Amino acid sequence: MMTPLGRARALNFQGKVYDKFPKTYNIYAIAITATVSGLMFGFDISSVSSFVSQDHYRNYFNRPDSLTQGGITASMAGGSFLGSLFSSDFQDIFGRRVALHMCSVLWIIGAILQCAAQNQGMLIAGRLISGIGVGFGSASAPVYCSEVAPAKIRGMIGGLFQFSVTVGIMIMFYIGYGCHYIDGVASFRLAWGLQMVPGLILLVGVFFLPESPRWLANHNRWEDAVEVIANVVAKGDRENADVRLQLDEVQEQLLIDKDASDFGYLDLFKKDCIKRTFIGVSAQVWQQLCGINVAMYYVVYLFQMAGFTGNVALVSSSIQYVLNVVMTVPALFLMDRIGRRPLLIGGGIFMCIWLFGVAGLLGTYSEPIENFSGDDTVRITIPDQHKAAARGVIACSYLFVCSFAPTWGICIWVYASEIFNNRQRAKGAAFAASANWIFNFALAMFVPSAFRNITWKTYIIFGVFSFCLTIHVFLQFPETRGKTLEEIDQMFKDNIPAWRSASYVPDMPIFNKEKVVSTEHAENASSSSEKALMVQEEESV
Ligand SMILES: OC[C@H]1O[C@](O)(CO)[C@@H](O)[C@@H]1O
Repeated sequence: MMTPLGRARALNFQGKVYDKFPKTYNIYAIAITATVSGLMFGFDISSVSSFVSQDHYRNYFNRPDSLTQGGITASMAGGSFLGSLFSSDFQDIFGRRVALHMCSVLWIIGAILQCAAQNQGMLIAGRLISGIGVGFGSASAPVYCSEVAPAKIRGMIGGLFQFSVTVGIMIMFYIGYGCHYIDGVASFRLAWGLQMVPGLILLVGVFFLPESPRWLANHNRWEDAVEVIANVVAKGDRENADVRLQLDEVQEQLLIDKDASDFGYLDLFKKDCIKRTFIGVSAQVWQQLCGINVAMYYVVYLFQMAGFTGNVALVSSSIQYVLNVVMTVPALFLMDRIGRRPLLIGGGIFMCIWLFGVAGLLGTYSEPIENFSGDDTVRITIPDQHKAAARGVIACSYLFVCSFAPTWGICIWVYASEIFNNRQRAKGAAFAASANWIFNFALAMFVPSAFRNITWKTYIIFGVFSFCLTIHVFLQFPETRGKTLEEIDQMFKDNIPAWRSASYVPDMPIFNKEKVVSTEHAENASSSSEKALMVQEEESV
């Protein structure tokens, strides 16, 4: 008997309804429209940050205790985890544009529920649905952009996604900040209602986007694939050399897709792959365990612990979001110049220093808050006579974000993908990306409880994690900069110690063909995602 997935495949969906709309072939217009879903990813990170300490919000939602607040915040990441699991097969069957539409529709439904939320349950449901939408978007937009973009600018277009995530975090925080001046429940209702705007932009914009050439080719529409590539790369000139090159790549990719179709998730744990799986998954897990989302979700609590409340806490918190955006830009250029290992090790050392700085200052100068109410998350504060220490906490927290953004922020998405070979990549990168979401969820959920129970010592935990990740990178993460994907593959087979990998040159020269498509794979990584998982599930049913 055919599974629902098998039946959906058998439909051979062609998405002809999109053909009725005029198309833009300007790659920047295409990339900006598609990465609106990155903005949503960012919105979902900071959409409650500015309200967690506000009375209107807290009173209306029954003064959520630390665990409940964790659940409210984490519900989006949980939804995104689910969305990214389902989106991969969905986008293969129905196309990247339908997946982006799914993202916008779910996002809008979730925003309506949040805006109208009457209680905690409705708020959590709204955030979960929006999160599922973001899961669809985060898994399909980077794939789509890298499949449409000309090879020359694919790296930059790929990085645009994480950049738009950071911009989204910043914009949403400021929307929340602006709205907190409104007296009454309209403050959070307006902020969450405004979330619909990017959803609507994406909903309309997607009709004017061309389909991904790789998807078209996979659906026996080679002529249409040629037309899209020719229009995007060379204003319709099918004989242009870059167009021919990109068509060759699509053809090569079709072969890779076919070759990888029998590679199951369990294969990731076989002898020839398990080391890469371990490195890829730990890279993504460390990216969360360093504590970046403690800063992104709950910076306001930290500022309260440092003794800043109300407007001052909000304004000071917002600066970290600006720094996150600004410091993401150098990452786009540094990765290929400096290399992955120095960036990850350097980032780890600095993050560790700043986290211990926060813990040390809070531990030394803070005092317990007397008369806190039972549901309060913040239980310590630095008194006014130690303002310099309080400023030190803020400085360390800013520097922590500045250390993360150009290192672990972008680098890890590329790295967790390029360490796998062609056959392993879709499933390996997808599995690693889902580890990122699930740890994002766990941190969002439990950090408020940690603040409440062990206060400043929470930062010791993240400081220790940052120390461990630095050692782990030094001992086990090989350098991939400037190597073709085949050389990276050979490097793993030769079992080269990570600390000697930067100068590794394979004994036999390796034909450099794959280099052309390497960036594409790297960027696809997080996203070409869970195709495999669904196939695997289907097989096991
Ligand atoms: O820029 C910070 C943001 O980047 C991510 O780590 C994804 O790469 C998010 O989890 C985090 O909120």
